[in-house]
Parts: sequence; structure tokens; C-alpha cells
Amino acid sequence: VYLVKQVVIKKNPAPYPPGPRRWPLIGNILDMPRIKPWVTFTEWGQKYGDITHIEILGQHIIVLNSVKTAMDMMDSKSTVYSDRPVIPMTGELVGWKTSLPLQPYGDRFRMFRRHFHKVMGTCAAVDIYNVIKEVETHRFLKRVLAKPDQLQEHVRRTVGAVILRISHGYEVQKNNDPFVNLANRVTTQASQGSAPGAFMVDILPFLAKVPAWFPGAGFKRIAHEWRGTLEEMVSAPHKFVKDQMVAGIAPVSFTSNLLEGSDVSAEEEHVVKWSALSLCASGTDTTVSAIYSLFLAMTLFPDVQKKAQAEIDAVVGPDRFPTFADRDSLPYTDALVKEILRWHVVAPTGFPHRVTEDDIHDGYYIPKGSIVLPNIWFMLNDPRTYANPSQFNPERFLAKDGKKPETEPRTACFGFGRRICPGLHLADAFIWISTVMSLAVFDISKVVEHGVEITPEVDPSSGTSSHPKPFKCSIKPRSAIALELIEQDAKLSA
Ligand code: HEM
Repeated sequence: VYLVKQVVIKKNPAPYPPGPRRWPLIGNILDMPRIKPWVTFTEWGQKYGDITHIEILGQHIIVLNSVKTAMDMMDSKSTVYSDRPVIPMTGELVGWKTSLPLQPYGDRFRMFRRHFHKVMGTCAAVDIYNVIKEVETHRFLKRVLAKPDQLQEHVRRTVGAVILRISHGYEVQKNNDPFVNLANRVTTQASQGSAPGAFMVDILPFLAKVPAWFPGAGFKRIAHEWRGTLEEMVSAPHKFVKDQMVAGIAPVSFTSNLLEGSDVSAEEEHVVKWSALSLCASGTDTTVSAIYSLFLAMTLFPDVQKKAQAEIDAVVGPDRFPTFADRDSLPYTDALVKEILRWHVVAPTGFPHRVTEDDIHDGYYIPKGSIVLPNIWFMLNDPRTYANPSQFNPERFLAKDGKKPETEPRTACFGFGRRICPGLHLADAFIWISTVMSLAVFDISKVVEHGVEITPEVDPSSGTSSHPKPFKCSIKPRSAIALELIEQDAKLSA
């Protein structure tokens, strides 16, 4: 062992960052958490510091536990820290490697990012979609009023409707819309498939060669089924746009915008198709999780709800819905949205970046090919940054009595560097309008069953996007005027 150590130390230009003890051959394979990985990553952070290193069968994995380190690596050295790893299950077997989230860093990646930047790269660019969000959120409130016990389905349907309208100009007409259902299936499967440690083939890639009938190769059958769903989601809505364009009735959308013009090459069309898919897939599950967590927080923290409602009542009054034009006048509600993004961390371990060159960071050796995982959950629950991080307290984001607001969660929750979430302006606006319109007209509270008040459990799921555990809550109109507002027509005028 001593001799081996000598060789390693000689070969490497610096030591690896500290981490759990590695075993011969298997390295840290037994240390890699499969469930709620952010809990273990946080323990590592406390034990080894902000940069932890593990190795699994020669694959170096670096876990980061502070925003500063994540920025220093993935922002400041973004040319080296912006690739994506090869993910055997989701990327190769299911086929996601063609989409933006798994696109290798390079020219095609830049083509994808240009598309996103054009359509949603600034607050002003996403303003165009505000009317869609307001109208669809109004429709959401109507559905919640009719069937409050189906909250999660209503959130999924609404987010799916807005995203599909933006990506393909498709207006969801009725319950059980085929494209919304398809999009939901695709994103759920992707989230399950890409959770760190969920599939053994991601740790032992040679398993990909095992035939599907082989005992233990159930993952291959799953991959085959998921690939079919993915391919349908890439082509079916795209065909819808093209048919509409031929008929001259296509509304402006991400896809129609990028397909317009006489000569779009086959390669360009391919990227447009997959860009729109990336938008739908990455934008739906994440936003659903955030909006659902808003209802969980409001069930658990009635005082916060009352404060936000008091602010909305004072600024907007009871006779109309709040709109985006009111945002600057509603600082507490704005702080509430920040606290939602901090308290329920939608992407607790971010999305892995891959290092394309050897690097020495803070005196530690980060070899080429390392996978970097930011522990975003801890970054947003770090007591060095947030006072009483487990407490739900929007006021932390308001300046008060000479005290500065605490750090914006958006510095971490949307990821880092050149891979930062390209949908962040859209997501932020969407969560804000859902919050403000819902609280304007509804009281959300705990349900009472057989005389007993049920307190929902806070138990977020594992997965690339983490969801609150399904819960029951009571959702009732706040007043007769609120009921009237909800029941008004919700027409799409844009
Ligand atoms: C609450 C909502 C959302 C959260 C918390 C979130 C978070 C994230 C995170 C953490 C990443 C990984 C960044 C990195 O690699 O460092 C990401 C990537 C991405 N997000 Fe989001 N996101 C949200 C909503 C959206 C929306 C609405 C869209 C599209 C409209 C979207 C599109 C994407 C895409 C395409 C990527 C891949 C970017 C790339 O690989 O270059 N996201 N998001």
C-alpha cells in the first residue's frame, strides 16, 4: 500500500481533495448514496470541507458544498468545467444525449444555447409570455376550485400547458391532453433515470452490453420503453408545428420562430426539434415541483400566507387579480418566492458538469474527466449563509433595521457557469404569478379528518428534480368576491 501511495503521489501534480476512504479496486462504490444523496453529500462537506473527492472504478467525482467554490470552478473556469458526463442509462440507452442538458460542450451546444437565449434569455424576452401565464394560471385556479383534492394534477397540467404553448404554440384544450401527458411521462422518466446511483449501469457501464433477457437486466427493458416515449415527444409536437406552418395558422412559438426562413438545413431542424424538446423536458418537472411546494409551504406556515395576502390586498385590492405589473409593489411576496426556491430545493444535487482538462483548484488535483456535483441543497441550507436555515422565513430576503437581505437563492438553485438554467427567467416569473394569483383568492390550510388536523410531512423525493411528498391540504376561496374573480372567463387574448 505504501508503494502504491508513493506512485500515486509522484504521478499526480497535487493531492486529490479529501473524501471518504477508498477501497482497492472498487474505490468508493459503497459510499455513493442512492437515496437523498444531498444528505450524505452534506455530511461529507461537514467532515472534509467544501470540496470532497470520491472515486468509483476510476471515475473521479467531486462534490461541492459552497456557492463560492462552485462559482470559482464552474463560472470562473467555465471553459474547462462545462461538459456533461456520458450517462449510460439516460444518455446512451434512453437517448437523451442529443438534448441540451446532456449535450457535450462544443459547437452544437452553443447552437442550442443561442436558441434559448433568443427566446428566453432576458426578463424582457419572457415578458411576451406573461399573458399566457396569467390566463393559464386563472384556468388553474378554476380547476383547483372545482377539484381541490387533485392539486398536483392541476399543477402538472398548467405547467405543461404554458410550456407547450411557448415551445410549439400548442394550446391545450381539454382534460387529459395527449401532449401534456406525454411531456409529463418523459420528464418523470428522465428524472428517475438520472438520479445519482439509481441505475447500476451508470456505475458499471459495461452492463449496457448485457442482453435484455439476462437476469438483472430489467434496466434495458425500462430504457427501451423510455426511449419510445422520448422519441414520440421529439417528433409529435414538432410535426404539429410544421403542419400548422404549412396551413399558415401557426402561432408564434419557440419552434415556429426558429424554423421560419427559407433554408433551414436538416442539421438545423434537428437542433430546433431537440431544443424544443429540451425546453419542455427541463422546464416542466422542475416548475411543477416548485409550484407544488408553494402549496405545501402555505399549508404549513399560515402566518406567512396571511402576511403575503395582507400585502396583496393592500396593493391590488379585492376586485382584480394581481398581474406582473404589480410585482415591484409586492416585496414580501417576492421574498416569499425566493424562500420557496430555497426551502424546497428543486434540483438538490444540480446537474453534473464534466471537467475537460486537468486542473489544480485550491491546491487540489481535479483530473480531466472528473464529474462535478454541486450540493445545491446544502448551499441553500448553509448556516454560514442563511440564519436558521431550516426555518421558513421570507423576511430573510428583505432589508430591515440596517440588516442586509440574505443571499439570493437564485445564485445557486439554477446551477452554474455556461450550463446555468436557460429557463430561469421564465421559471421565476411563472412561480411568482402562481403564488400571487393563488394567494389573492385562496386560503390554503391543513385538512381536518375525523376532527384531527393533518400536518403534511416534509419528505422531498430523490431524483434530479425533487418533489414534495404528495400531501393533502384544504383550498377554499377567501371570500365571495374571490369566488367571483375565479369564476370569471379566462380567455387567451395573446
Ligand atoms: C424552478 C424551476 C427550475 C429550476 C430550479 C431549474 C434548475 C436547473 C438546474 C440546476 C440546471 C442545471 C444547471 C447546471 O448544469 O449547472 C438546469 C438546467 C436546465 N434547465 Fe432549468 N430549472 C428550472 C426551470 C426551467 C425551465 C422553466 C426551463 C425551460 C423553459 C429550463 C430549462 C433548462 C435546460 C434546457 C437546462 C440544461 C442547460 C444546459 O445543459 O446547458 N429549466 N435547470
